[in-house]
Amino acid sequence: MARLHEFADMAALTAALAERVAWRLRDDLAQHEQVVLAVSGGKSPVPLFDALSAQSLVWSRVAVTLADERWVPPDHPDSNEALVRTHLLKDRAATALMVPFWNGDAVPETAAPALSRVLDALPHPFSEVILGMGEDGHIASLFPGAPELAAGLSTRASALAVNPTLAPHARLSLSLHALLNTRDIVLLITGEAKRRVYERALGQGSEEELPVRAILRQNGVPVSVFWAP
Ligand SMILES: O=C1O[C@H](COP(=O)(O)O)[C@@H](O)[C@H](O)[C@H]1O
Repeated sequence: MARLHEFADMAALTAALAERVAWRLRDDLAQHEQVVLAVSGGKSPVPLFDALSAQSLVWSRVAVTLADERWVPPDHPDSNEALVRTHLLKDRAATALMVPFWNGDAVPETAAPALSRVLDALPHPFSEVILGMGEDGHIASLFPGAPELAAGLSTRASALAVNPTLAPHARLSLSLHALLNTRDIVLLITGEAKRRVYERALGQGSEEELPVRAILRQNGVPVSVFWAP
């Protein structure tokens, strides 16, 4: 069951969420030599990344990886890796280890098995997975209508290639199985349109229609929904 945290604005949400993620990382660092934070790309997490990078913790023992990547090189404006390097791996967090998805292959299909092996070698469960959500209900790059969605929801492999029918770029995404191999999930959503999608996802319907349901309906990992208008 997901717990909803509502905020008056993005500034309040960002401050509270940065404190919370930093607390979780510190708590896990007290017990583990290395901890893993998996983050989404897109526009929503930018203020959070900026705030998180100012948090004091032993960032050199934090591995930062992605929930998904658009299959573009890191110098492309749509690269999630570039977003993380620019907004999160700076300031106090500059010493964190980036575990990127992009390897230069022409298509993500050939990169997925090697990335799965890299991800599987990281400490599990991850400390935190921070997800965004599209207005179509996608999480990571598990898109409704994508030919690979059923596999993404069922495979035991950690990463898979996805070719969304409507969104730009081929993708490499964590599978649902990998997204749930974590101690905690945050779903960060902003605006009225995404709030309506979230409310709809709580009702009846399939995970194929709104993939976000796959994390909202499971009971194994706590999910906190952070929302601001
Ligand atoms: O394409 C993507 O979209 C989602 C949502 O992005 P936003 O810009 O609406 O916040 C994001 O979570 C995902 O990582 C990204 O690849």
